[in-house]
Amino acid sequence: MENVIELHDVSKSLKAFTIHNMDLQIKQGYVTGFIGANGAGKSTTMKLIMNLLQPDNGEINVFGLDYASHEKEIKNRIGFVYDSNIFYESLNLKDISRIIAPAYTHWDQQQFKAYVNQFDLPLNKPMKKFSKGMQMKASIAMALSHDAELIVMDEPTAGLDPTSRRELLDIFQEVMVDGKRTILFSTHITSDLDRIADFIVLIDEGEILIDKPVYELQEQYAVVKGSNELLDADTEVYFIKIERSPNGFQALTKEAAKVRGVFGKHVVIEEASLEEIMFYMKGARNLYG
Ligand SMILES: Nc1ncnc2c1ncn2[C@@H]1O[C@H](COP(=O)(O)OP(=O)(O)OP(=O)(O)O)[C@@H](O)[C@H]1O
Repeated sequence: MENVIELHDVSKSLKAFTIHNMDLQIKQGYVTGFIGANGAGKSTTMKLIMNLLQPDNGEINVFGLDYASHEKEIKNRIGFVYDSNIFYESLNLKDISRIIAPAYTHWDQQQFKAYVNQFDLPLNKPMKKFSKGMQMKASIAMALSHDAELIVMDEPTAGLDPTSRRELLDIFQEVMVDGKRTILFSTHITSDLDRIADFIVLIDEGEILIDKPVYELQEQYAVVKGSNELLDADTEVYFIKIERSPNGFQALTKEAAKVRGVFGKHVVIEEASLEEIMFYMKGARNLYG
C-alpha cells in the first residue's frame, strides 16, 4: 500500500500548542477521516501537509516529493478545501474560475460548471455574499474540478444542511471509484465517517492516539458494561477508561476479544462508536496524561 502523505518525526510549536514528533502516513486510494476535539491540532496538521505552515523539525512528503523542490507539482495534484475563502471574498465564481484555471494543468471548466449547477451556486454573486454552506460548496467545486489525486478537506461538511451533506458524501464516494484518488478530511460529524471512511486518525493535544483501518477499530474497540464487583486490579487493565456508578461500570476497551474471553456472559459488550472512542480516550488522557 502506497502512502500519498508521509510525516516523519514532525514537530511544530505555535504559542501555546505543540505538535511533537508526529509520524503519519495517509494511504493511496482510501478515505481517511481525521477526528479530534476542538483545538486538538487537525487544522494545524492539515496546514503543515499543505505547506501553509512549515515544520520546526521533521520531514513532510506528498506523493513522495518534498515542498522545498516540488511545491508547484504537489499543489497541482491536490484539491484543498478549508473553511474560509478569504482570498476570493469580493470575486464571483466566474472570475474565480478564470483566475484559478490557468494555475492547474488539468482544470476542467465543464466539470466545474456541473458542480456549480449541482450545488445550485450563483456564478455572478460575490463570494462574500454566499452563506457559509455555499462558500464551502464553492470551495469543494474548485477542489474537485482539476482532477486532483489527493483531496484534503478541513471540515467540509460543517455548515451544510443534512441534504447537502448527504449529497456531498455521495460525490466523495463517486470521486473515489477509480481507486486512484485519496481523501483526507477532518470532521466533527462522526456519522459522515461511518458512511465513507476506510481509515480513522484520532488526534489529541497534537498527538496521534489512533491511526487504524475502520474494520480494526470495530473489531478491537468496544464499550463494556457490567457490575462493579467484576473490577479489580487484574481486570481493570483491559480498559482504557472506566466510568463507575452505583448501578455498575461502563468502560472502553481496545481488547474486545480478550474481554469477551475473561468476562464471558457476565458483561454486555457493544461496538464502540467513534464518538464513544473519542469521549473515553479524551477522558483517559485527562486522568493520566
Ligand atoms: N497561528 C496560530 N498561533 C498560535 N496558536 C495557534 C495558531 N493556530 C492555531 N493555534 C492553536 O493551536 C491549537 C490547535 O488548533 P487547530 O486549529 O489545529 O485545532 P483543530 O483540531 O483544527 O480544532 P477545531 O476542531 O476547533 O477546528 C489550538 O490551541 C489553537 O489555539
